[in-house]
Amino acid sequence: MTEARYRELIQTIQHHNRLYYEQDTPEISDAEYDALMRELRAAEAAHPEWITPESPTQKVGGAPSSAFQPVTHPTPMTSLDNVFNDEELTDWGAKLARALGAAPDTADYAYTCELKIDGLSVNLYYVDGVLQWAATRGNGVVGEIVTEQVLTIPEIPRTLPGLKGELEVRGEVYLSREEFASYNALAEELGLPLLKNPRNGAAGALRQKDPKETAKRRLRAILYALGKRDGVPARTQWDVLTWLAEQGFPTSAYSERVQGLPAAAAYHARMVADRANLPFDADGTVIKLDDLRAQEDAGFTSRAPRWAIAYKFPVEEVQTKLLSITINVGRTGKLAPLAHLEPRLIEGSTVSKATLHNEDFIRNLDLRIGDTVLVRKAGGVIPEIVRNLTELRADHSEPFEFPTHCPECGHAAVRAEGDANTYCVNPACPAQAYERLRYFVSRGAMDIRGLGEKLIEQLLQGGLVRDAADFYSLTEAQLAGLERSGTKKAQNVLRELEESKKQPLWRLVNALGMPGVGERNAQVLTRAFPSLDALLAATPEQIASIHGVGETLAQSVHAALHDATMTDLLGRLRAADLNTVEEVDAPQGEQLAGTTFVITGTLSRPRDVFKAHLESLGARISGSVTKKTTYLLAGEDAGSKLDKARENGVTILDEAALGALLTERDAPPVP
Ligand SMILES: NC(=O)c1ccc[n+]([C@@H]2O[C@H](COP(=O)([O-])OP(=O)(O)OC[C@H]3O[C@@H](n4cnc5c(N)ncnc54)[C@H](O)[C@@H]3O)[C@@H](O)[C@H]2O)c1
Ligand SMILES: [Zn+2]
Repeated sequence: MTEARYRELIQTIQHHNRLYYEQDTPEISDAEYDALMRELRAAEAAHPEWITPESPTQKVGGAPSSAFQPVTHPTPMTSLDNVFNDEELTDWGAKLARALGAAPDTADYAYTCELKIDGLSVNLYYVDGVLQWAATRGNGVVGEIVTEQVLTIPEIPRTLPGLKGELEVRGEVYLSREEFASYNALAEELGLPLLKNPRNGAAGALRQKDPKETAKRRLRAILYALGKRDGVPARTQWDVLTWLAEQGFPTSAYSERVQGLPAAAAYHARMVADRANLPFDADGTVIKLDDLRAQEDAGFTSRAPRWAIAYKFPVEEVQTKLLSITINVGRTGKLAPLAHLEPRLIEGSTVSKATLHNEDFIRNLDLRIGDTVLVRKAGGVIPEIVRNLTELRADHSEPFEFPTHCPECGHAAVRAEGDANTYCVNPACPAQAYERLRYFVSRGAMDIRGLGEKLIEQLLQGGLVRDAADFYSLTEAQLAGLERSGTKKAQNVLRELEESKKQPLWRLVNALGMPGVGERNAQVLTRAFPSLDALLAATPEQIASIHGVGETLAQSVHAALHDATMTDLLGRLRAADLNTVEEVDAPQGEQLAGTTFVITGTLSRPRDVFKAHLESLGARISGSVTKKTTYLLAGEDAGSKLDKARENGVTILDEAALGALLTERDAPPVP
């Protein structure tokens, strides 16, 4: 490499650093970024005289944004160096041994092995046990204050009783894969920009100026390190993790202590195999020398500790060919483009299709039939095209023309301003009618099993139904007269239809198929408005004031409910005598339904007060901590139950954290 190319490489990487760290809008994948960094490192190894302090190998992160108040970390926050295979791990171990003055082949240290959670690092600063601020890593020296945003995570303790002096607790703020998927499902339906990956989602949410916006994203945190640690009785990293859990910080259930690097490599291999099942995105494991005194001896380079290493997971970005693009028409009329790919094996399963979301997605990647693309699994599961390798493109390709008409009915398709989605707006579109009817009878909606796909098709083709209300005026003769039918089958279907009239209101609300309203949001809506009349009378503002419902969803629900076709449909469903009232005897307080609490230690009021309140909200109270325990409510001087909770990966709450949890679940505070 020439020096000129070296300088150019630095500029390229700086450009991507700005996009990634400061604007949360990366342009290239992490694997591609890592490849650039490796090239830079190799150049610097060959020409140490070129290295300048501006080189990305010498620095951490990006510049803190002026939108937030800056703060200097009491001790700097560093990054981590990477290895990519066992051989490089062994080399790292040998370097570490030399730094500690030992012969590499005699060195046999204990290591703590952890998952490298793909989120955003934060520093929580406590003085005398009281949280002063929480900040992002920033450039490692100066971070951005995001205290209120971090405190939307109910598990973070605001106070640590009995602690004196300065304490810095470090860890990762992240978005769970579940939360990521449900956010994107809604965004997709509403034609809003999708989150690229959970890390991106977490960064965007944490760096919202308005903490109320942050709260909507349900961030989580896992803490794994200390900076300043006055009065913390820890001699090893393992002690640090145990102590953090005892203090009530959420910690990872996947950490282990091992003896020797081969055992650390084995831990890594196990995590690689288990990757798809993790509740959050992780991009590798972190192997840390366990002994804190030895850590100090090993010290730091300008950007990373010598005593820890990130062992990256192999990124399975696979090259394949785009064979064709088809357009499906959904129940809302959305034209959903789907890529058909030459089948490839990725992380254990064959991938031959990937969603292309909308017109802009295709245009931004400039996808053309025959292109070679890079595919990987987003959030560990959903196949996704990450890049179009246009340099490999054949000469004669043509840009993909997004259809201007519905491929199913030929009606003009419309794309509204500010919406990435294109819709077939023909109210009589047969493809939409079919999808809507299928959705109406589906399990999470009215759950009418006798009305299968084939039957719906027959009914539509025979002109016997056009919308869901028509189901309820079908006669035995009509049903029995269909091909492959008969009296018995007809009676069955009619009985199931009759039964379905008694379904709870939330099922009906879900069955209407409004954009952005699935099972969960239907329940949220009918809990707030327990009858169809109440829901119809609600203004967009009233709907938006429900906890967990954003303005966009509220507007869209309101518009969908008052559209002329919907008004007609609802009128005829009412006439067919469907239940439009949420059952009054529904369990009072179900905000904590499905959770199991264990209460321990000394609380501010008698334990029974907490017990009665939690039970009234639907929680189960149990005497001992097991894997099935959801939360441990821990007061002062909590004993062995804390250890047990930590062992089982149970979330530990103090009273303040319980308060935050109740607020988050829309439940009244402890009386
Ligand atoms: N796509 C792009 O354009 C682009 C640009 C810049 C950086 N990146 C990506 O960002 C990463 C480099 O960024 P970096 O400097 O933050 O380093 P890093 O994210 O690779 O590693 C350091 C970070 O790991 C985190 N971490 C997670 N779990 C941890 C644990 N258990 N113990 C210790 N630390 C833990 C900490 O936040 C720490 O700051 C790379 O993955 C790179 O691919 C991508
Ligand atoms: Zn159509």
